[in-house]
Amino acid sequence: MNETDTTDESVREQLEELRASIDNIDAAVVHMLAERFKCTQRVGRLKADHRLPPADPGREARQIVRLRELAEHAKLDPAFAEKLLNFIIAEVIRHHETIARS
Ligand SMILES: O=C(O)C(=O)C[C@]1(C(=O)O)C=C[C@@H](O)C=C1
Repeated sequence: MNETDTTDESVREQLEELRASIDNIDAAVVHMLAERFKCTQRVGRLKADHRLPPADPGREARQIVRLRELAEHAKLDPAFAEKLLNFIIAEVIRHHETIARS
């Protein structure tokens, strides 16, 4: 085995190890999102039952401020954190609207 093969093997091992961690993290993200959507489905039911609007822009503004701060401390791009939250909330509002129509 020459030096190139040894390096290739080491790189392959490191890549596999990192990918195993990425797979674990992705699984955690999916489980956490599933739990979040379980909560928001209940919020959607509550809002529909009490004729409350699906969206609450004031609450969203507070969440964005909080999440951007958390992201900064965690060395995650705050703009990315905000985009991700907005993406999730847009889906939640869509669910709320479906519940309200049902
Ligand atoms: O907290 C609420 O009122 C929700 O409906 C949940 C949620 C969210 O997903 O965090 C979604 C929509 C609202 O505009 C604000 C927040």
